[in-house]
Amino acid sequence: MKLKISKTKQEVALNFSRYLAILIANMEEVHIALSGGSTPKIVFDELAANFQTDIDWSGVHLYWGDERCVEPTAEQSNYRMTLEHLISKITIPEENIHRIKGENEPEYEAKRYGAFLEENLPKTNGLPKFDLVILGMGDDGHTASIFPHEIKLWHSEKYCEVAVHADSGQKRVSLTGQVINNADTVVFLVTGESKAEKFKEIKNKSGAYEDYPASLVNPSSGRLLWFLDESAAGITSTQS
Ligand SMILES: O=C(O)[C@H](O)[C@@H](O)[C@H](O)[C@H](O)COP(=O)(O)O
Repeated sequence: MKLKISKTKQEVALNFSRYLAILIANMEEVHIALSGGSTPKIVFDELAANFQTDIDWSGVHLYWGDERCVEPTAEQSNYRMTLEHLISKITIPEENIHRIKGENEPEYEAKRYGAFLEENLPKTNGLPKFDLVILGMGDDGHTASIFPHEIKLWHSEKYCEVAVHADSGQKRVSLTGQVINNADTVVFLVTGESKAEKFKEIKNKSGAYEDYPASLVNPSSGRLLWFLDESAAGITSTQS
């Protein structure tokens, strides 16, 4: 794993935005799976505010790594968050937005989205291939919507599965491991002190790291980048 450690959450957003601008500039068509959560929200704000002239979105196709089974207008919708903080502020063809339809019956939508990926993404290793999958990591080591108590879903033969949040019982549709690890590049955006313990265990392959779905992210391309702030990287102010 390659680490890009920044002092603050804002600097993570700036550094990743620069990375994304270069990746998009070098490709005519780019298929990107987005993450939900608070860290991507700051990245989207950065992209919308400071990268308007740096990125031509016309060849970019946006997908989601996971979505809550709610209406697209609901507060908890990852699509709604992305629409408010990025899509509504950039020029991107509407037909390039491929949301997971959280309003559909979950099992039906997991099957539909999996079939959509099969039909619309390039293939490598006989599997749909994203150019970039952006992930976060929960305090419990979950990623996308694969939670520790359902880690078996990571190994599913399906491209998408229905997951259930352990505390809220909320259903979610999530990409599974074989699609995530088939991506050309996977980037984790992880910030905040609450992630430091799990990140350290995953980096050092120590403790209960094998119980954390985030530890299973290992793209066959080998391109796995972690964009972290010092808090998540466990660097205290006296060390930096
Ligand atoms: O739908 C979601 O909520 C995300 O896909 C989820 O996996 C998120 O990435 C982590 O919970 C980290 O979220 P933060 O970026 O807020 O720490």
